[in-house]
Amino acid sequence: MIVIDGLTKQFGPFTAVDRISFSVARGEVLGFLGPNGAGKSTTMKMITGFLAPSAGSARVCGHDVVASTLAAQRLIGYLPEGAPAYGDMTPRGFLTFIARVRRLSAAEAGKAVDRAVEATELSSVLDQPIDTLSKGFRRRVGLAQSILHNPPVLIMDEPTDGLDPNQKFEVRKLIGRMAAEKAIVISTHILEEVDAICTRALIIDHGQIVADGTPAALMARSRYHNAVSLTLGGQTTVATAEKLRSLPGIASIEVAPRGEETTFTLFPAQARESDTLLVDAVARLAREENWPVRALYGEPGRLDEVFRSLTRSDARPEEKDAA
Ligand SMILES: Nc1ncnc2c1ncn2[C@@H]1O[C@H](COP(=O)(O)OP(=O)(O)OP(=O)(O)O)[C@@H](O)[C@H]1O
Repeated sequence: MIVIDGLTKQFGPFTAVDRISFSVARGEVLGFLGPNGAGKSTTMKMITGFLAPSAGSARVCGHDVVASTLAAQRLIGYLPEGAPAYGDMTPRGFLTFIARVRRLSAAEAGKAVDRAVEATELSSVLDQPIDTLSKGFRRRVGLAQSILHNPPVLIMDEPTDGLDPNQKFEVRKLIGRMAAEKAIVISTHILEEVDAICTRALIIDHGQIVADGTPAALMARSRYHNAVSLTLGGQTTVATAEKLRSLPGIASIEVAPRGEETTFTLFPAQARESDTLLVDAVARLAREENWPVRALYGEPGRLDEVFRSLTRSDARPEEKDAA
């Protein structure tokens, strides 16, 4: 439903987005990740027809966003960064105005506003000027306008920015509910969000795509993938670490004391298909030694570590390839 090909944006001599290509199908929730200034918002503005590309193309449901901007925009819901303009309007007035801009009939507009208000839980502030609302409510007004016309494509720039944990949870649930029938792109700095709602993640750095895969595939690139984490309560000694280190197939071990507990992370000597054998061996040893086990599990990998290894601004390309 979204096809991006060689999309590029120059601001004078500076290349903010550098020949990126990807597609998004119905049912996908693509998480767009990258450090500040990586080019996420610029890419989203180009996909939604608000910024002209310097080169390359973006097509939405077959419509080129430059050649057929309006046709493409009809099919897109766009949540830009920050809060909606028109701060002196109330959410009701603003959403009704947007419904009119979207050319919905009066009857359709009423239903669409009701639906969007319900989905984003705005009813308690419907008649209060947007400028006087909290950041979380203002963000939700933006969300409501983006889904008002029930578009098949949603482009959301940091949809949960400024929301409290409960609101974040609700917005993620809303995105999850809409996911099956839409193609959704969200940008985010919150890595747990990627794991929670994205079917695929795309990492962008200095305007270029440096990784593209499912959250699980990205986590498999982590050095923690298939490591085993063991947390013990009470006093642990050097001897405990030595006993763990002497298990067969252990390459190295990290020890992290925290309060009354210590977490040992065991890295296997060889990348394995599965970490269950190592988990079993650690569990056996812990039983034999009568250690007070608080937690024991195989690590899926850590997205934050993969993100850092791919986007360190000082990393040379060969280091990034090796990551
Ligand atoms: N209109 C503009 N003129 C000049 N440079 C711009 C313009 N818009 C963006 N840039 C630059 O392009 C780069 C990419 O910006 P962009 O806003 O797309 O990044 P981002 O990944 O969305 O960052 P953030 O996570 O901080 O929102 C930045 O270096 C930014 O300063």
